[in-house]
Amino acid sequence: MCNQTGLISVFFLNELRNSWVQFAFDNVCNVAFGVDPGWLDTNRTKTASNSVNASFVQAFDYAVELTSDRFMSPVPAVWKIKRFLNIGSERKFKEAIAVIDDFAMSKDSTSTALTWFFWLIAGHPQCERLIYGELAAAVKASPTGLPTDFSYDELKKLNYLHAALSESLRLFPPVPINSRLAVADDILPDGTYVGKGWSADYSAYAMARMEKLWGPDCTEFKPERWLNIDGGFQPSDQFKFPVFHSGPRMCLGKDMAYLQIKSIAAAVMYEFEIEVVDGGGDARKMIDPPYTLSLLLKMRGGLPVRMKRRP
Ligand code: HEM
Repeated sequence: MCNQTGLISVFFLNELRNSWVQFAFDNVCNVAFGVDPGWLDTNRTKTASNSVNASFVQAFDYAVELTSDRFMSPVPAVWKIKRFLNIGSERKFKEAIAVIDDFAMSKDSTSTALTWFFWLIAGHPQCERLIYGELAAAVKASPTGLPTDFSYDELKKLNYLHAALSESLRLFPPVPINSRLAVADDILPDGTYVGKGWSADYSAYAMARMEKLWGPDCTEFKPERWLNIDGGFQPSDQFKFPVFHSGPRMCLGKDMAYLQIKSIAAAVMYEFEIEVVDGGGDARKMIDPPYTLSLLLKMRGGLPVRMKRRP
C-alpha cells in the first residue's frame, strides 16, 4: 500500500478505516483521501475487498449523479417514464441502489467529513499541535499506554479534537443541502407560509457562513467556539447546526459517526504528520474552497497527502 521509496499509492478513505494500522509500519507514504473511483481503478492493486469497495464507490457516485440530474431535469416526466419502463439510466440507477443497499450507506458521509477535517487541520498548524498535545496526554494517562488503543471513554474526553471535528463539520457539512416536501399547508415558526406540495430546502453549508448565526468570524476555522471557559465541549443548538438534520428525523448514527471519525483522526494524527499537497485549508482558500456540487460535499479531485511517521 505505502512504500518507503515514496512511490505514489492511492487510498480511498473508506479503506483507511480498516487498514491504516498496516501502513502505520511504513515510514513515509503518499495517499489521497476522498479520491474519485477513476483514480482507484488506474492506480491501485486490486484485491477482493478493494473491488467490493470500488463497485460500491462507483454505484454510489452514479446514484448521486443521477439523483442530481433528476432534481435538475426540466421535464421530470421523462425520467419517471424511464423508471416505469425500467430502461436506460433509471435501470442503471436501480442496479446502483441494490449495490448501495448491500453496503453501509453512511460510509461516504463519514469519509467526506474526514477529508475536509484533514484539509483544514493542515491549513491550521496551531490546531494540529493542540490536537497532538491532547492525544499525547491521553496516551500517557492511558492504562494500556498504546497509541492506537483509544477506548470509548478516552475518546470522549478528547474535547479539543471533538471541537475541531465539529468546527470542520460546521464549515463543510457532508450533506450541504437538504430538502423537505410539505404534505399539508403549514406556517413555519417565523410566520412564513408553506403550501402543500412546496419544497422547503435548507443549506447547512450556507448557514455556517451566516454572521447572524455564528458571528463575524463565521467563515474562520475556530475549534475554540465549541469550548467553554474550562475547555469542555459545548454543543450547539441542533437547529443552528443542522449537519445531522434536526428534530424527530435527525441522523440516528450521529454518535456513531463522531466515534468513527474521532477514532480514525486520533489514531492517524497520533502516528503521523500529514502534509497536504495543496497546503491545506487556510484562511485564503476558505474564500473559494475546492468542493464539487453534489448531494454530498465532496472535495474536488480528492485530497492527496504525504504522511510521515512521527519520530
Ligand atoms: C458525518 C457523518 C454523517 C452525517 C453528516 C449524517 C447526516 C445525516 C443527515 C443530514 C440525515 C437526514 C437525512 C434526511 O432525512 O434528509 C441523516 C439521516 C440518517 N443517518 Fe446519518 N449522517 C452521518 C453518519 C451516519 C452514520 C455513521 C449512520 C449509521 C451508523 C447514520 C445513520 C442515519 C440514519 C439511519 C438516518 C435516517 C434517520 C431517519 O430518517 O429517521 N448516519 N444523516
